[in-house]
This record gives sequence, structure tokens and C-alpha cells, in this order.
Amino acid sequence: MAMTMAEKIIARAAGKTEVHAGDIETVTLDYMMSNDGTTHLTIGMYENLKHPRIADKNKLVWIVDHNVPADSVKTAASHKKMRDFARANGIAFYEGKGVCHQIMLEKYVSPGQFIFGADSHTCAYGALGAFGTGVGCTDYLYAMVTGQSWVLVPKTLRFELRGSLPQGVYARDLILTIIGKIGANGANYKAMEFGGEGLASLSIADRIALCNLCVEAGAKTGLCEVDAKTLDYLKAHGREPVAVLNPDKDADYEEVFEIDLSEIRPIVAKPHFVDNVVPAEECSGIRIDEAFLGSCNNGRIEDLRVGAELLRGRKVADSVRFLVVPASRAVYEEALREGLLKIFMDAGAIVMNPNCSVCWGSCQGVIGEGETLISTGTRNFKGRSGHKDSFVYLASAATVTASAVKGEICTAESLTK
Ligand SMILES: CC(C)[C@H](C(=O)O)[C@@H](O)C(=O)O
Ligand code: SF4
Repeated sequence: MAMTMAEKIIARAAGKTEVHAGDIETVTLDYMMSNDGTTHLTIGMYENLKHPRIADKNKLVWIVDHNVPADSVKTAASHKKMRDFARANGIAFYEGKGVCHQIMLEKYVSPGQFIFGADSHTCAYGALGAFGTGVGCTDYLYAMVTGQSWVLVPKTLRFELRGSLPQGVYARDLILTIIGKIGANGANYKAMEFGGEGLASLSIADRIALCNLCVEAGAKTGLCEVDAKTLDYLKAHGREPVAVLNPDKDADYEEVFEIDLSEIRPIVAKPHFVDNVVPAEECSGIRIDEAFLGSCNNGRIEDLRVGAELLRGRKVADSVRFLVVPASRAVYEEALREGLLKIFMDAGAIVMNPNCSVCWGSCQGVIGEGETLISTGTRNFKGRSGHKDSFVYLASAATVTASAVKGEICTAESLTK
């Protein structure tokens, strides 16, 4: 029987020729990523096990990215716990090198893999045709000890993309449009699969932004079909695909959405929910105190190029703190080489070290009572980026940068008019 991408990848991980939505399978993990959000808790549980053991240390990747460099004595202690454990057990360990998902995509993820991350946005790995999904630290611990876990094979929503995005419209606008359409629970425990001729027009950076936010519609994972762009990206990063597992033509989808990319427009998600989306123009004139360009969703070199291009010959408004945070050290170095960081600094932005920054909202750049942030981060929940009585709007790199210049929410198009 025909299979979706999710079914094919799970079948491979389960060592079977066929699985289908609704089956429960035991799977072998290809990688298990964990960050400083919860790893200290995992270690605590591990140390209480009667027979602690690690199934395969080479499959573990631990990354300190949320609160790095440490912002308190408490954080320093939990980082130390993670660092010491990683060293003692030979676990790949990164600290201050970038946001976990960006590092995974640059260095580890390959099509066909089944990957756990102790972080909800692990679904981003579908940009490269891998099944990535977020788990809590108890499930992580089980996988770390046994090398295996279980998965209920999800149903799939298919997104058939046509055409290409208009100039000045980005993958962030596309995924916010989709989330607005299906709602924050619209894909609960389902796979969101992206294909169709329009996919070819989306870069790998676009596909990462697309898959990364699928969890904000409740999805178990996001998946893009593997094509020449995927293989080029892998090659450029020195990797081969593990298995190209594109869906069968007559696979069984719960629903198929036809999306004409040329109809997508700049979108803003208003406080305090990601599916609270409106055309960006409807937010015009809302005063902002801070703007953030970064995160695992939009902190790649492509996003920094968009921001820097808009800032050429312009200044950040006096009333705005504009935080620019490359998603990884590789992105930072590339931005440095291309002269983008100089453009940001000359315009008055604050360029910071690669980390989750104010997307996470407990490290740096947090906003105060009554303040408003426009952000390329992933979430705008109440208190997400600072005080419980503050406001977070989500938008593309272009809308965020244009708003930083104007001091109020505006589209890049309105700035250049
Ligand atoms: C800290 C981590 C567990 C959390 C997540 O699971 O996503 C964070 O990265 C987030 O974006 O809210
Ligand atoms: S950048 Fe934001 S969404 Fe991504 S891992 Fe960090 S806190 Fe989570």
C-alpha cells in the first residue's frame, strides 16, 4: 500500500517495509538532541537509574543555546552539570555555537532519519526530509538508555505548493498564513507534508522556517520532499542522504491543501497566540520598543541579508532596541565576511552572540511591563519574551527590520515607497 513520507521514514526506523497511520511502532533513533532547557533534568533522572547506561553515545548531541553565556549562578550550575556529564560520557557537546536546531541542520540531519530532540521545534529537520520530533525529558531518557522509543504513526496533511512567493514575501509569511488557516490545533499529532512544483522555489532556509513552525499548529512533524536543493545542501555540508523517502503518489492523506505561493502576503501574528494572524498592514502604526532578528526560525544568513539590505542607508529608530542574533557561529562568520554585521552596527542595532536570545525570553533582551516586541522568534505567548504584561508580534525578517527603522510596525514595502 502507498505511503506518506512520515510512514516511510517510520517504517525505516522500525525496520519494516510498511507502516500506516494509526500503527504504534518501536523505532530506533538516528540522533537524540538535547539542550540546556531540560538536559539537567534528564541527567538528574539518569543518575537515579538502577542500571544507568547509554545505548550509543555517538547518537547523542547536547547543545547549550538557550541561556548562553550563563545569565545566573543557577544557570551556570545546570550548564556545568551538562558539560561535565557530556565530557565524562563522550557526548558531542556544543556551547555558544548556535541554536540547537541550526547546529543539527548544519552538521547532522540527513534525509530519511528519525530524530528526537528534547525541544518542540525539532520538527524543523523535515526541511531536509528527516522526521524530527520534540519529546520531554522522560522520553528522551528512555531513548538515551535504550536507543529506541515508540511512535504512533501520524496521519498526514499534504500541502501542495504551486508557483513562487512574490518579491518581499517570505516562508515566515507562508507558514503563518497556513497556521492562521488551520489554527493552533489544526495539525495536532499529524505530519504536515510539503511538496508540489512550488517547493522547488523555496530555499533550504525557507523550508527550515516552514517546518520549524509546524509545531505551532500542533504537528508531530513537518516534512519537505527531498529534491536537488536538499542534496546540494547536504553536499555543501559534507553529507550524503541516509535514504530519500519521498511519498508515493497515491499515499493516503487526511486532507490536501492547494497553496498558490504567489497569493501569500506579509503576515503578522498578534499577541498572544501564533494563529492570531492578520495581514501585516493591519498592524501598521503599532509602536514598538524592541525588535528581534534571530532564532531557529529566522536567524540564518538569508534572513540577515534581508535585514541588512533594508538597513543600508537607514537607521534604527532612537526609541527601538534592535537585537540581531545570528542562529549559529557559521552564520555569524558568514555575516561578518559579507559585511552585514557592520551594516547592522552602523545602523544602531545590537549584534549579539548566537543563542536563543529573546525568543526564549529568560536570557537576554527581555522586555518590561507594557512593552512591545516585534520578533522573528517562534512564539508570542503571554510573557514569552519578558514581563507577563508585555506584547509580542511575530513577523518575517523584512517586516521586523522595517519596523525597527520606523519605530512602529510596518511592512518593508511601505518603508521603500
Ligand atoms: C526550552 C525548550 C524545551 C523549549 C521548547 O521545547 O521548544 C524552547 O526551545 C521553546 O522554544 O519554547
Ligand atoms: S530559538 Fe526559540 S524556538 Fe528555537 S530553540 Fe531557541 S527558544 Fe526554542
